[in-house]
Amino acid sequence: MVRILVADAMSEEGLAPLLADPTIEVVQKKVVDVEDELDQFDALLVRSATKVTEQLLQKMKNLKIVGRAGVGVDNIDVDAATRYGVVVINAPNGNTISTAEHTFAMMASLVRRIPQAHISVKSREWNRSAFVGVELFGKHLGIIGFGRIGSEVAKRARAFGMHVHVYDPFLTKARAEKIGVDVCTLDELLAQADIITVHTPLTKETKGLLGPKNLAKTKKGVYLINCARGGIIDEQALISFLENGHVAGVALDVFEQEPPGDHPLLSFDNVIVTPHLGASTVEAQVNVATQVAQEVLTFLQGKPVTSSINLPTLSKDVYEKIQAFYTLARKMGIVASQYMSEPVQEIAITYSGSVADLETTFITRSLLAGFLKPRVASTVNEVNAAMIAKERGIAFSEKFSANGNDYNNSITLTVYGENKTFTMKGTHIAHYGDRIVHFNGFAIDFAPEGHLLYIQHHDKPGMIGKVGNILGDHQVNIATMQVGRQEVGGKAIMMLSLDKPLDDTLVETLEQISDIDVVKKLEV
Ligand SMILES: NC(=O)c1ccc[n+]([C@@H]2O[C@H](COP(=O)([O-])OP(=O)(O)OC[C@H]3O[C@@H](n4cnc5c(N)ncnc54)[C@H](O)[C@@H]3O)[C@@H](O)[C@H]2O)c1
Ligand SMILES: O=C(O)CC[C@@H](O)C(=O)O
Repeated sequence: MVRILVADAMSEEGLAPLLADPTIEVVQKKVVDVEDELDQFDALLVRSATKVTEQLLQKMKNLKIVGRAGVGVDNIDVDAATRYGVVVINAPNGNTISTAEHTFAMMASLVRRIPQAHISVKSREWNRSAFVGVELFGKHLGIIGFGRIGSEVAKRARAFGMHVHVYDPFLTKARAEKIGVDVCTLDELLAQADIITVHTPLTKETKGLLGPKNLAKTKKGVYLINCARGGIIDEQALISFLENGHVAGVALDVFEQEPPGDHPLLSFDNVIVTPHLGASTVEAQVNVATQVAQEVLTFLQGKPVTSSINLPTLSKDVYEKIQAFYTLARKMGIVASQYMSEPVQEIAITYSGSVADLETTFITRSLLAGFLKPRVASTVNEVNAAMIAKERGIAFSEKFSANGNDYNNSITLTVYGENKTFTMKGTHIAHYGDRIVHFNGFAIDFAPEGHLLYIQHHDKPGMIGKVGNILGDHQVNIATMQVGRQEVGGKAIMMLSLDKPLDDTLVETLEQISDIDVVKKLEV
């Protein structure tokens, strides 16, 4: 039974696919209420309240996936999750419209002083002259961060007759032209905008983006809005610019610390606030919970997820095309790691023929995970394989060749060790399966599966018999046997597939046979 912990409040309607699955147990409790069972969950679903720290990940030893029902993953230690091999996914667009609408509601409220007027009337006052606002029509709106939410805000602003200026260092010209906005530098935006709204993630670069230096470049009387993440507008700087009257008003849905407690910003009459409500609509909550539940279900069924933060994303279509090579690569990694039972410095992978045209990042990660698995104590999978390889000083590279040589497709793996180099080539043949067609310099043809025994020897009559006798004497049945040699009387190999794993003592016995140079058991 798969166990999923839903640690923050989430729409039941959205969670329905998980709740309806008889193979899944969904526990809807806060982390503190399941401290004793944390190591028993396969998946963790959160919104922004639960902090997925390294400490929590350490306790959740069985965890495979964290699903964030929302966009921002700043409450999740993604680096730690990656190290522990835990996939992190989010629901990137389920709350876009709600947040854009909330931003607009905040903008209108800010310039028309609706919250202040509301409080006044509720206090039995009727002071119309105290709440004279300004129109949005004709005003210059600066949008910092022109992704999903920023571009929806722009559409609404244009409908209101505003001039829209956007700053986003990652925005392509073609996309900006398509949407028809004025793309400018940050300095230009700061100088022109009557109202500035931020829609970036909180990163090293965006933390304090609107700090003392940049706030000083804005127009006197500017309005500021943050419905993205607390900290993009530096709160201390904001207080100074409100105190000196430079900033006319601020709308905040988010804070550096949430809840903000008795924050000095809350005492300004021209600061309006909401408690992180951007995504709090019925529709958005159903959307994000549905997206994340569906993705977790897909992942638990062993299929690729499309909104992963720490894995290359794959469409179903692409996944179907790479699936066979993904499996072949994993097996090749496992075999190579056992053959090269020594420290290695580099793994070079060459994709040839039809596989060279596919998305190979995932295939390479699969190969690395297979290679590292017998070598590391911790979980290793596609999420953390590249990172673990790097940590262990193993460089890896990919090369591509349109020419598949004798095969429609092939993966060639070269492992550079301290004392030797090992090469193998594998191919996937439709309706036939995975085959290793070159091994350690020998042409051969075997399936990389089950209990394999590799023997390198001198090409002499009777060698096969000697090996067969010893195995037979020890009740080890040979299922298949492939042989290869470089030249008559030269070096030769046997690859045997056995019906059961071989004892180490039997490996030692085989090593004693004269004219046998190498004996390796390989478990796939
Ligand atoms: N208040 C809420 O409840 C709520 C709801 C949803 C999203 N959000 C937040 O809104 C923000 C935007 O979400 P989104 O879905 O539009 O994300 P997105 O990824 O679609 O867009 C973010 C944009 O910011 C741009 N960007 C990154 N670094 C930048 C920089 N240094 N300067 C300028 N632009 C930069 C990116 O290029 C991207 O286009 C996120 O922080 C998200 O967490 C808040
Ligand atoms: O969970 C929420 O309500 C907030 C979501 C929002 O901050 C996000 O980044 O998607």
